[in-house]
Amino acid sequence: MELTEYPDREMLALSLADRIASQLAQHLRGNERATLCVPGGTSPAPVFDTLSGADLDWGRVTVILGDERWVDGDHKRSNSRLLHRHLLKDKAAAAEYIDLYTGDASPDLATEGLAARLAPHLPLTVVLLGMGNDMHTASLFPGADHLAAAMASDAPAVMAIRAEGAEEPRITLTRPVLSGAINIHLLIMGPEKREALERAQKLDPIEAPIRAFLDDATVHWAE
Ligand SMILES: O=C(O)[C@H](O)[C@@H](O)[C@H](O)[C@H](O)COP(=O)(O)O
Repeated sequence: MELTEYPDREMLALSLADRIASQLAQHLRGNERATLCVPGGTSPAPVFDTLSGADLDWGRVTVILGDERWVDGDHKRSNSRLLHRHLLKDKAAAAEYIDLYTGDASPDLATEGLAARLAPHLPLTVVLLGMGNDMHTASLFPGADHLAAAMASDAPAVMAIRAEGAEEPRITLTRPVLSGAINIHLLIMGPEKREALERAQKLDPIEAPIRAFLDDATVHWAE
């Protein structure tokens, strides 16, 4: 694990957006397309705002969320809504977007179709992860109904998940897809998350799902 500490959140957002854009650009120099996987939640909006203006051939980039809450795209808890407002605008409006929310009655009905849609875009070029204070990442929550299956090395790419810490049913990319990314970044801010990260390092991934990604991740932290 590599830990980068920034003097403030603004510096973090600028540097991280720059780093992600460079990794995508470098990949596009040798490949037809690149895939960027991003978290929802509240922390990444400033990173997205900067990244959306990056001078990149966005028409060759596919964007996907690491997880989605099973709510309509205009719901205030929709991660897609956050993406449309902060990332899929400006230059990044040209990117292809794979929306995890299909409108099906339940996420269980959407997983197979989404996995097939995602397959040609793997491995992920860059994955940006977030983390909750309970050490979940994407929708891999400690204690979630299908956590063991979603953490297994042969897990299907996309799974439906329900957990006490999640307000609604979720859909999530699973451990093998996320950990198979070429570049892995983790964005955390504030003292509580720093403390949760330290706790996670000593735990098993089934207790602390973020643990499964730490060895290969660059962690970006600001107070
Ligand atoms: O849909 C979600 O909730 C996420 O994708 C989730 O994994 C998120 O990254 C963390 O919960 C951190 O969220 P905050 O940035 O809001 O603290």
